[in-house]
Amino acid sequence: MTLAKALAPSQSLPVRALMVLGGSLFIAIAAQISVPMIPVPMTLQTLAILIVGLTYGARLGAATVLAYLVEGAMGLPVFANGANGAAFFGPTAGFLVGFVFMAWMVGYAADRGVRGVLATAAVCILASALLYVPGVAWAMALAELLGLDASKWGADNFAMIWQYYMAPFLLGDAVKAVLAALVVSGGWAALKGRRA
Ligand SMILES: O=C(O)CCCC[C@@H]1SC[C@@H]2NC(=O)N[C@@H]21
Repeated sequence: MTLAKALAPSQSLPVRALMVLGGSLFIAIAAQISVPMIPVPMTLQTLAILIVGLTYGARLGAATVLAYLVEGAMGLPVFANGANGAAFFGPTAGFLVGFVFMAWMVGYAADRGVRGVLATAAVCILASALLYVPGVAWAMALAELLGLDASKWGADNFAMIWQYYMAPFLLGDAVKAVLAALVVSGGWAALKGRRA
């Protein structure tokens, strides 16, 4: 049982479509709250994606992030700093694709009944850490495979990857993971309080 299902037990197709649209809008807004660093900005996207995944569950959470990526591919300025689908050919493409798995993973945990701030925060921290696998893999390996100039992205060795793609974000990502857990656990507590 997810929070969304507890709030709206009968999720008809129009309701789910609205949830996907609303969730993708939420992520797009969070993407604009950023510190515009080069090559990778600091943003609130992971906070929004974790909240969406935990609230919607694996399937709807992943579908919402997929819809978000499709909106960007269609040219809408939904990615960090108003970028659109061109970002799929830039240094953050691995993170964008990884967002789908991130939402799925925390949603799966929510579907399986993971509750409480500590357990939820642990899952969110793990999902946030795993996001760096596609994020870094794209910047370092795929870019070279496709003949793109990785050095322009500050990604031609692990020291640079650490400096530009990881170190500036790890603490903030952990804070966002805990915040997402607090928000969703707070949602559950509020719901229980209302029903008691
Ligand atoms: O181009 C985009 O819209 C994606 C930006 C990705 C930013 C990544 S997500 C993980 C890490 N934490 C941040 O705050 N920024 C990077």
